[in-house]
Amino acid sequence: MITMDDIVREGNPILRKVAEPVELPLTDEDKQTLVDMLEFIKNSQDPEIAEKYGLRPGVGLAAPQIGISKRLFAIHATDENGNLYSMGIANPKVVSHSVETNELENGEGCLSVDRDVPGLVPRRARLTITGVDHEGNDVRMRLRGYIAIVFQHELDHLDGIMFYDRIEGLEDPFKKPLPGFAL
Ligand SMILES: CC(C)(C)[C@H](NC(=O)Nc1cc(F)cc(F)c1)C(=O)N(CC(=O)NO)CC1CCCC1
Ligand SMILES: [Zn+2]
Repeated sequence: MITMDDIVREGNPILRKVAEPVELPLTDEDKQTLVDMLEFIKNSQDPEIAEKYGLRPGVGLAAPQIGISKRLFAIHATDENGNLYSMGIANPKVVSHSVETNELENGEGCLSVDRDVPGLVPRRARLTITGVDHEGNDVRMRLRGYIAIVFQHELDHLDGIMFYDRIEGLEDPFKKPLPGFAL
């Protein structure tokens, strides 16, 4: 099972790579990766398991965060209307989105970021995405609100983007040239 030890933390270059699309139909290995990531998210939301294994309660996880630079992520989150989105997705794509943006009023965090980074993270308010789920079915979903934010946060991981890149006026601490490297 995936635990926090398997989760790559910021500063690891894999989080800055553009992940590779996976071959379709999904291989058993890629299916298993999606299942494992979904299981981690569910475990992280189970108080007993989370306590036992020291899991940070999560709602989404992208493959690069467990060292796999592939376009795979898993989500287990409930939207404002109480609809549960519990799925693994391969090769997700945004096919359309609103111009309008919105953001979580308390900003965002990340399972790969062990520090608080305050600031609003603007995201598209509504978007339509397509992809393939962990059973190999084509999916096309119109998303809005909280769940749209979760999807965009995970999608960003597949493109090497961290939530704080989108906070106005923040520098990425790992982008600063190392001392002595005067450009
Ligand atoms: C980084 C962390 C704070 C753990 C964040 N959880 C979260 O925002 N809230 C949460 C957790 C629950 F278990 C149940 C619940 F209803 C709400 C999260 O999982 N992520 C996922 C992540 O880091 N993916 O790479 C960050 C969120 C920021 C906005 C969307 C996802
Ligand atoms: Zn994250």
